[in-house]
Amino acid sequence: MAEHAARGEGDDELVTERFPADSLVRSGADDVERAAEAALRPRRMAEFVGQRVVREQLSLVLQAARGRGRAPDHVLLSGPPGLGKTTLAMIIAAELGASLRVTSGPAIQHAGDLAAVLSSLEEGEVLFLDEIHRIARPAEELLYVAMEDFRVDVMVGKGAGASAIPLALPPFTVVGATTRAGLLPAPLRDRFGFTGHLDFYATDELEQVLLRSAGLLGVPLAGAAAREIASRSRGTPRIANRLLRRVRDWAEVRGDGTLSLAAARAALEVYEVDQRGLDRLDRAVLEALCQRFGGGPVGLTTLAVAVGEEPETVETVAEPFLVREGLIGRTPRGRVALPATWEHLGLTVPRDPGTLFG
Ligand SMILES: Nc1ncnc2c1ncn2[C@@H]1O[C@H](COP(=O)(O)OP(=O)(O)OP(=O)(O)O)[C@@H](O)[C@H]1O
Repeated sequence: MAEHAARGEGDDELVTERFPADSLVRSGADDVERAAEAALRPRRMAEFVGQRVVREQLSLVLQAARGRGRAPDHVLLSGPPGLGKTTLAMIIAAELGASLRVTSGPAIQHAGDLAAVLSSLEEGEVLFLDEIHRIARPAEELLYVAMEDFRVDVMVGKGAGASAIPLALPPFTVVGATTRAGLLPAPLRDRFGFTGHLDFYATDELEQVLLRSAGLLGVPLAGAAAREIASRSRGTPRIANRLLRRVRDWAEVRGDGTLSLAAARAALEVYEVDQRGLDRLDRAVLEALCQRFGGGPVGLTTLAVAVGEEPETVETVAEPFLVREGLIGRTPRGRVALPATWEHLGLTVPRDPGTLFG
């Protein structure tokens, strides 16, 4: 059972959850999508598809730590959303036979929030800090000390009479996750003994993810349908699993319950996922770039305002895949359309790309 472990000082209640080693499903998730997602999470390293390099490196770190009977070095996982950072954090705890504590940067707005979490850690526990780049500055410094010296300085009293009482912490492992590794201050980055960068998945890897998920859900997924969904999932397991559930909806409501290639294509059309897997936000970004800003260069904030989104959403959710696909270019002067951008939108590539791509 998840345990309510700590409270913050502000209005926002800080909740960390503790998961025993044998329970890797986040309980208390009322959101249907999150619950559906949790049910499909691989629980052990052997079930985790793809990311061969990170998997191998991390397995070595964990095996060595187990052999020594010590908590492993702190681990930083970076990469776009939905590629498996949370899943890997859970797997790390499971492989170590340790329980997992979960919290996130936005929940830690005061040093006291973090001190409460740290001081309640038990020996060998894994502390998962999601969106670690969003931890408040004063808490960041507390984290440096805790990670390096396994100590937290608890402040007692106020004003001139305040003093810090050092509290020794048992050895534990921080697993930090971030979509924006570049925003982490160097002193924090340096305290991670291992950093793994997760990259987009290949289509055949996503096919494996889908076939595994279909098996768990007990739905008949044809091989050709798995391939079609995989190729339109933006290299992202979370999206692949989400599209699988939408194709299942279509097949149950409008088809005969079979997840055939025809059912997959029809469902993906209803949900406006195009041939390359671009969704509405992706296309809105590309259309704004080409049609409103003549192909750019245009600044991120201006582009985000044009599509009615936060700059961070455009930068972390839409852009990484568009850049990888060669559908958007990033230059010092802003974002630019590339020839493939115009072609993808069915527009004519302008005559003078020199002014556009510089
Ligand atoms: N390598 C994988 N093999 C199989 N399924 C995976 C893999 N990686 C992720 N998934 C699936 O994708 C879903 C999303 O993964 P996860 O929540 O770990 O992503 P994340 O990188 O932490 O995303 P965010 O940054 O948005 O929190 C999981 O529910 C899991 O089922």
